[in-house]
Amino acid sequence: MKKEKKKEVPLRNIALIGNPNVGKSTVFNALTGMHQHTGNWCGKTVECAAGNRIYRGREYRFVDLPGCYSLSCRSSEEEISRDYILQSHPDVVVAVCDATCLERNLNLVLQICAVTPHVLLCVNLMDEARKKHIRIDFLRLQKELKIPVIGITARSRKGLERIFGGIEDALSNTEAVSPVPDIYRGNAEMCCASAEYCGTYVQQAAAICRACVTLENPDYARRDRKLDRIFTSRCTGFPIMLLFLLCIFWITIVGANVPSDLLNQGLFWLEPRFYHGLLMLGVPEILCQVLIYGVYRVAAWVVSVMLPPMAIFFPLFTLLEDYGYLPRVAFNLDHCFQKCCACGKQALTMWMVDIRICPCQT
Ligand SMILES: Nc1nc2c(ncn2[C@@H]2O[C@H](COP(=O)(O)OP(=O)(O)OP(=O)(O)O)[C@@H](O)[C@H]2O)c(=O)[nH]1
Ligand SMILES: [Mg+2]
Repeated sequence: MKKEKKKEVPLRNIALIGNPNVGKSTVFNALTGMHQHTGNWCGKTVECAAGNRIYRGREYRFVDLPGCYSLSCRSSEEEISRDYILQSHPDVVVAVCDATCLERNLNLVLQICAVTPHVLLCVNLMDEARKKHIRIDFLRLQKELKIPVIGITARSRKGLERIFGGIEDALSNTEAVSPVPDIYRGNAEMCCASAEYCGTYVQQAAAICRACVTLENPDYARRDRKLDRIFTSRCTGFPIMLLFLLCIFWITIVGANVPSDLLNQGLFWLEPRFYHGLLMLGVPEILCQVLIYGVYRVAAWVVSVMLPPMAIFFPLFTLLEDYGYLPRVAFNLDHCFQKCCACGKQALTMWMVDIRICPCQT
């Protein structure tokens, strides 16, 4: 019998790029069903992740890239994103932007437009923009940038299916706006290395936003700015941060002692009972000893020592994350971390590692 030939499905390579913390991984997870780490602070994604999705007979391979502010890189994650865009030549670049600070995000979009016209702009966090009474004229934005533009709310999956139509439009796009002369087009390194063009991108992003974004309440960020001043100023930023950090460590380590002891007593109260239960079921004594004094005892120790601190620390960490304090910690520590060739974002990972090590040492 003749073997039936497998039907070829055209594959589109799609790169998801954007500033840190704009929801790229949330979009990626929603489109591919994968589980990239997401959270409300910058620098969670540090390497490329790929996932596939078949939509209306076409296969799409999405690549979630680390967040970057510009193609002229400052960190190794930004280099990964830049190199992917320049060297892997994706069919379409989906630039994910934060609707609440479009001007800053457009700086990167304009740089990408100088490299390829096959760009789709996804303006994410539209729910937040609505709450802050920020109105975006998408038709005008599309006209100004000469690329397809859509508004989405990735967290509640609103508008995500429109990405596929946008990708097809971007694929047939032949020209995108760019402030750099044609001789530099396609060479992002040259465009971005020149300070002259960095300034041009910033000016053009500001001009486009003036034309397309209306702030119905220009004071919408007043409360945030006030909190920024308190949490990131030289006088109050560090003391508040150290106080929070010490409180969290204290509650996690000292507070965990009580549930740890209770759990320990409960699990070791059960140990002889399980042992006799197994013997009564006719399990050989040597096997009972291996199972109870080996497997059960180790598991009981690990659970009673590790579980309570984790159960206390992670909800506290999530609270700080949801209230937007973590990016401020990263900002405060950036200067110190740069002195040892790292960056402030790494402080958050350090916190988490410290908290996992501490219970093991107590
Ligand atoms: N309100 C709201 N929050 C969103 C939306 N999309 C993403 N988020 C939240 O924004 C935060 C950042 O999302 P991520 O997907 O981790 O962002 P990212 O761009 O991948 O971040 P990096 O990998 O650090 O660059 C998370 O807390 C998400 O839940 C949205 O449409 N609305
Ligand atoms: Mg991410």
